[in-house]
Amino acid sequence: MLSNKTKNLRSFASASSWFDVYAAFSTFIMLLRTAFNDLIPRQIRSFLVSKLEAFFNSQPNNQISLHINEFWRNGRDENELFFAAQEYLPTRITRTYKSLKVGKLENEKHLNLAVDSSEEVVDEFEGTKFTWKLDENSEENSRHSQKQAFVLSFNEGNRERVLDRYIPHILKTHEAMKSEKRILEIYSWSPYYEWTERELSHPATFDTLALDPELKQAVVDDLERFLKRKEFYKKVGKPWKRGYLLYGPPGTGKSSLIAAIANYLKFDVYDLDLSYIDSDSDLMEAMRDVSGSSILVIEDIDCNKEVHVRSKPEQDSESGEVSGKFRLSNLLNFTDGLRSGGGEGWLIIFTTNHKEKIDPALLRPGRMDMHIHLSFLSGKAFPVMASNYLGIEGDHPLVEEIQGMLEKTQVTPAVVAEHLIRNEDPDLALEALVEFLKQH
Ligand SMILES: Nc1ncnc2c1ncn2[C@@H]1O[C@H](COP(=O)(O)OP(=O)(O)OP(=O)(O)O)[C@@H](O)[C@H]1O
Repeated sequence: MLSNKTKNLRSFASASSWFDVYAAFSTFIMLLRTAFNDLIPRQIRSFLVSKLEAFFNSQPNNQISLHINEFWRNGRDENELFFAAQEYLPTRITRTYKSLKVGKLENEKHLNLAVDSSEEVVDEFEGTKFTWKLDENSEENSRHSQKQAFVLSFNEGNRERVLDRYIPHILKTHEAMKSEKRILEIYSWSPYYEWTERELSHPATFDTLALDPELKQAVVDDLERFLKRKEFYKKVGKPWKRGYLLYGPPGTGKSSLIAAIANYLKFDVYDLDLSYIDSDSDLMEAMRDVSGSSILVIEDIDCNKEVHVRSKPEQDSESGEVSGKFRLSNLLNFTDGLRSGGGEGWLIIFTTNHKEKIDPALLRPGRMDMHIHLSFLSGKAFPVMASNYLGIEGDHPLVEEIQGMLEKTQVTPAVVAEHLIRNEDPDLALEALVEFLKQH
């Protein structure tokens, strides 16, 4: 039996040998660090460190899961991020996915795909992979029969990338997709003092409009500037507004240009018939319900006799009181007052066949930002019509002949369109148009 003293001496000896080992190990590590720093170039050192970090971050216990529930705040509000992900993820689905949901909405032409809960979707962003899974039985949404949530999983090292860039990227992509898919509406002001709504199905775009190329470009450039200024107007708290006056003979494409602008901006159209407006307060009422990101159209302002009468407030000869009639030029001021900012877009378009007849107050500088003259069809614009109606692309001898003739005649695009749709055979249609132009 060993005495207690001997035992203590032994344990002391073993503690001191551990201490020796520790000292030797520390020295070795210090030497290794010095050698690592002195002998290995900085770039290679950082590469090795990043690889080690990536290795440790990829371990399962470093996985983070974000739960994106369909409803937020105890199921009271819809979670915008959930719906953004719902639309965004199907765009990341590849042909290798075996289980998907498919559906079609009444007013849409294409099929819609959606993520199914039995399969994960892997998305790549900035070279990093993110895994998504649909959870159809998320308990947090118990107020609603559909208890769905997306679970986004990633390595802990990507936390900032996800919160600062990946999620904003999904929200932004979703915004762009929404505006692309948006079905535009046209609202008309009715005698019952309300806007009635229908789908704006006019197919005109800037590609199908037969306009002088320079004019077309000028309008597109102006619209682009208008869209880009949105943020600036939001910052300075001003209504984001622009006014156009379209003028020219009937059938030169005023309505078609309005539709092309609406389709380009993805803005709804509000068509205000002034014959239903009797006073400034009526006008205010109509304007109050015009939503942001829209085009307010007041057509044929010269044809509307009422507007002429009302362009100046009338005084009752006996009482001397100013009657309740309104000034059209006030419309622009109303629109300024009604929306104090918020970055909502307004385009106000007046159309007229006779610019010389309209209230000069409307033409003053600063009232309308652009006066757009739509005129007879020019030779330069004709190839667009030949392409729209007859599918002719590129050179064609009859197209060139017609281009030359159009420079010497005054025919509206509407009249030319009528001739082109009469005959399905492109050559026969062009020959008939040549004959018509000769007699014109
Ligand atoms: N510039 C154009 N480019 C292509 N098609 C046009 C153009 N202008 C007119 N058209 C054709 O003529 C038809 C009538 O044109 P639109 O209604 O746009 O003319 P408008 O100037 O608004 O006429 P109005 O003053 O009588 O309302 C359109 O449906 C379109 O087919």
